[in-house]
Amino acid sequence: MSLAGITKSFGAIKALDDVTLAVEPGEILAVTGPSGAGKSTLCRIIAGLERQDQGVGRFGAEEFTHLAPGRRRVALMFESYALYPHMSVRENVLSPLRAPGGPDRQLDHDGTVMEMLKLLEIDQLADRSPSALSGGQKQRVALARALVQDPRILLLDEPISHLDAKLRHKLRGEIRRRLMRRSTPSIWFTPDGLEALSVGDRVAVIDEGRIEQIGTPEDIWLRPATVGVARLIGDPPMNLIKGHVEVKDGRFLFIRRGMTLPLPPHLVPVARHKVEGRVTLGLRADGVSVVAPGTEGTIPGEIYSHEPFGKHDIVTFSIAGEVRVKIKTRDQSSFRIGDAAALLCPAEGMALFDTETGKALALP
Ligand SMILES: Nc1ncnc2c1ncn2[C@@H]1O[C@H](COP(=O)(O)OP(=O)(O)OP(=O)(O)O)[C@@H](O)[C@H]1O
Repeated sequence: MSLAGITKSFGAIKALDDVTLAVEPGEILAVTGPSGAGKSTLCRIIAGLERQDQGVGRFGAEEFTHLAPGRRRVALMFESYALYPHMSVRENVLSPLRAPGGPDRQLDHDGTVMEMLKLLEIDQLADRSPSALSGGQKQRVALARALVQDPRILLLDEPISHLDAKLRHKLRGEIRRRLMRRSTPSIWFTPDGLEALSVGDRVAVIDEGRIEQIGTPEDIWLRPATVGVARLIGDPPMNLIKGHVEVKDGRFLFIRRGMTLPLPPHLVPVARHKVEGRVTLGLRADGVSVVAPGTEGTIPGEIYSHEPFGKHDIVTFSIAGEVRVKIKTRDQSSFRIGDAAALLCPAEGMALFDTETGKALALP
């Protein structure tokens, strides 16, 4: 399935701006972005519930964006469930299999449906009506109904966002396993950047209607294309610090008040074109660590706050009283607020952006 130049406005709001992407057979593309980024609008346009102002969608060479929703063979699982209130859970899940134009109507699909209800841990609710279900249970029925179909594309709009953490964790892996065993392409829409990295073969990051980056989870994590992508992905997200580049004694340095950091070799070629220009340094929270004050090659500062989480700690480090850097650490030492300390920044997990454009620095 491919989209080319999809644009959509609601009055003065440009919900989608020239969106172009492709999903391969059997591939899961995760689309993530903040609230209002345009995810639902994109999903609704592919499903035919909304009409684009410009652009086309195709299955292979065949255009589908002029077809009525019922003729597209798109399976859509909504965030808002859209279950038939007069049908039981079992009948809701069966409904697309029995619909005209669906798979063989003579077959008994009960086995398939019950297997899916078991997987989603709602088999005991098979005979209930949707009005007697909790929000999370309704979400699982809607998910079951999408997963039993054999569509040309499967669209999952925030499929697990209303479930508790344990079930979310279980289903992420289970659904991914199911989707990977089919040749249907799928798009999984979620505002949760880390969920997108964990479920997508590739991830598209969308912001203000524009695709900011499409890449493998590794690309998105290690090489965010924009400040917007860096801000969205990570828990806590990448630290972003404004400053400039200077060259001293042949060394390339990132400089701001209270902070001088030699740039690692992989950033020197791009920094060369930005000397004295305004840049934003990105530091991954789990790349940096807190060490004893005075350690060579570190940045001095103090402990600003400390949140113990059990499995790891989040330490906020203050530089010159004005920059706060979040650090995710497994270091068990006691961090006392106000203590002098130093920040060690290894080359990995460091990125440089152009402050004006917000784009990652690249070779000209
Ligand atoms: N029917 C509509 N009428 C007017 N504006 C709309 C309509 N639908 C969406 N918008 C606007 O278009 C933009 C994109 O909305 P959309 O619902 O696609 O975002 P989203 O990424 O799905 O957000 P969320 O994660 O909060 O669901 C927003 O600014 C929204 O207010």
